[in-house]
Order: sequence, then C-alpha cells, then structure tokens
Amino acid sequence: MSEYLLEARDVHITYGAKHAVRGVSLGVRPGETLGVVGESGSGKSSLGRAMVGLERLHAGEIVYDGTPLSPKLRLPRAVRLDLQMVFQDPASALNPRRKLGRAVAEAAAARTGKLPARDELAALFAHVGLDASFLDRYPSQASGGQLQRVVLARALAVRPKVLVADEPVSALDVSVQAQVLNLLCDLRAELDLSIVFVSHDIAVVRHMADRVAVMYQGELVESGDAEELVANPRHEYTRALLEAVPDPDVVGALAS
Ligand SMILES: Nc1ncnc2c1ncn2[C@@H]1O[C@H](COP(=O)(O)OP(=O)(O)OP(=O)(O)O)[C@@H](O)[C@H]1O
Repeated sequence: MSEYLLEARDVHITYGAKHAVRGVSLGVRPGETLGVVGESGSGKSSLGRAMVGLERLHAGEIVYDGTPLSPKLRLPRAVRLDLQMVFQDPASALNPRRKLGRAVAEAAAARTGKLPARDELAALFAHVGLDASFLDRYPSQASGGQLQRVVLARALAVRPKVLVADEPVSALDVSVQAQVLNLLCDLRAELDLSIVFVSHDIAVVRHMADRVAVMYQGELVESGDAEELVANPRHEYTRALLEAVPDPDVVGALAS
C-alpha cells in the first residue's frame, strides 16, 4: 500500500505537440501539504488539474487511496467529491447570477443529498471568516479575498479529503493574501485535509508546505522536506528560484 493518499505516477500530459508534463511522479500523504512550485509554463497547473481528474493523461496514472483513476472515464461520484480544486480567480469560479449562500449550499448538497439549513450555511461561512450577510450577496458584492473565502467554503462544504489549490492567492491584493493563506493552514489542521498547493512563489510554498516538489519545463527536478529543500537546494533551478526571492522570511513572517 502506498504512503500517499493521492499520487501521480509517471504522468505525461500533452496538448497537441506540446509535452507539458513529462513523467512526473509525486504524491500527498494524508493530512499533509505538498507544495508544487515552478515558473509559469512548468506544467504545475496541468498536473494539479490531472490530480483531480480534470486533465486527460497522455501516459501514467493518478492513484487515489490505492485505486488508479482511469483517465478515460469520468471519475466515480464519491471520488469526485473527495478531490476538490480551488483556482486562482475566485470571481470566474462563481456564477455571477447566483447568491453566494446558494453556491455553497449546492456544493454541500452534492455530498449530503439535501440543501443545508440557513444556520448550517451561516456556520460554513463563519468557518471561513465571513458573516451571514454574505449568504445573500452576489459575487459582485464582495471583494476578491472574500470571494476566495467563499470558494474555500464551497470546496469544504463537500467535505473533501484532498484540496488542490492552484495559485489560490495570486489574484488577491497582497494585503489579504496572508489572511487567506493562514485560513487555509487552519482549515487543513482542523479538517485533517491533504492539500496540494500549486504556486510559482517558493517563499509562499515554503511557508505552506511540509514537502515541496519543484517542476521545471514539465519535469520534476527535485522534491523533499520544505525546510531542508530551501536550506540545501540540490538543483540549480531550485537555487535560482530561491535567489529570486528578496527574503524568503518576509513572506513567512507576514503569514505567521
Ligand atoms: N489547454 C491547453 N492547451 C494548450 N496548451 C496548454 C494548455 N494548458 C497548458 N498548456 C501549455 O502547457 C504548458 C504548461 O502549462 P501549465 O499551465 O500547466 O504550467 P504552469 O506551470 O501552471 O504555468 P502557469 O502558472 O502560467 O499556469 C505551457 O506551455 C502551456 O502553454
């Protein structure tokens, strides 16, 4: 039995002639945060999408809880619910014509089969730091940071086992990025979630993740314990990523 709850095994993803992900193997353990870092175009988003069944594989497999997910079939419903994804831009993830409370209620119903009562919904919103007035708002009536909280509430309402977060704070004002990152850390500890945290920012990844996988041009170039990898990067690309950070402790300090 693998130590990983969700795992990519020798995954290849192609878009026409473009070979975006080249034989990547990695996995997230139960309750762990795995950071996937790399510059734009390194293939990390493609891999993240593939890990929740949103991307077709050219070769390799995604294994969830010991069971390979066939890339050709739609994921079984229970697996689809267990694996949730949060994207960069919360505004485009939410239907502009649907109230925020309704969006979260429908996600909860996907798991339980019934829409939650208003006080349950209010509790879900409170969990992500939003008061009940947000239930009746439309996306246009909330800020980016507030919307990303709603997106998190919606993902968590499904009671997932794994959350793949793809640049979840990159579209937010710097002033609210740390708040949302802290929220994610708290939720993970509280709900015993596994998180795959995808980001171009190694300082943020270092702060969020237990282990880090570094991608470069579609390949996994290095992976290991977050602190150790930052302290002793083995690959020159990892060193370059670290050198590009003015002071990795700044983000850590901001978000702590
Ligand atoms: N749907 C698609 N169709 C064609 N090419 C794609 C598609 N999605 C990604 N690519 C290409 O695959 C490569 C990897 O993209 P991917 O988005 O996975 O990388 P990334 O590291 O997440 O970058 P970014 O942070 O810019 O999203 C890039 O060259 C990208 O242009």
